[in-house]
Amino acid sequence: MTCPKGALISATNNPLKLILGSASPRRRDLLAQIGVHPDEIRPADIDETPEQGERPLAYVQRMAAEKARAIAADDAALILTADTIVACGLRILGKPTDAAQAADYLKLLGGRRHRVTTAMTLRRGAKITTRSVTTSVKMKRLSDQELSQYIQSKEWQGKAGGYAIQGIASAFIPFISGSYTNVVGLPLAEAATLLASAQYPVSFDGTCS
Ligand SMILES: Cc1cn([C@H]2C[C@H](O)[C@@H](COP(=O)(O)OP(=O)(O)OP(=O)(O)O)O2)c(=O)[nH]c1=O
Repeated sequence: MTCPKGALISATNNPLKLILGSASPRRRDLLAQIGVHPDEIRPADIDETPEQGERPLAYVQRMAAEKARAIAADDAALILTADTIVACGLRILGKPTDAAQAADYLKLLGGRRHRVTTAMTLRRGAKITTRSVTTSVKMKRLSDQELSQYIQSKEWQGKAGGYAIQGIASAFIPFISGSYTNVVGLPLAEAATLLASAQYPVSFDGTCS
């Protein structure tokens, strides 16, 4: 890893094994930002279809917990999983399946506020803890040209709600209230607290792993 000057860091001496149950490079990079380097990356493959009438918060918490349960590991290991959704009223906007759906999502989100919720689950054996964080985000209404250019950029692919705040879409977002890292896929302050509660403290001792 690169060790930023004056950095904080390292949980690598921790005797507990940490498995990140996620295929998201953003989650791995966010954890690295606070010096947490999972021993293994083991993505979970689950059915992400919402249940009939399922509310956004219930859905995202269920997803994070199901991902954690789907990963086989012995009781000595900690498993961290997460799920991020965009919610507009009671509508759940997950990862768009194609460009047309991404465009529909962006038209819906433009000119109003929506919520981005990430649920994180930490599992050790049968013990499961799930925490969720919500950020309020305002997106401006996109012109036809902005919309078509954004769709062409393909940055919407694999992103809940069809946009990535950490990329071009930052030009469309004049306001957020709450955690920024939560929108990108993992709320770091709460992730550090959750890990510490499971005896996996993120230590800020100036060493660099
Ligand atoms: C809203 C938003 C979401 N996202 C991403 C975070 C998540 O990776 C993704 C939502 O999909 P998720 O299903 O939460 O995660 P994933 O499929 O990428 O990875 P895994 O299930 O294996 O953990 O959207 C951004 O990167 N930026 C944003 O601004």
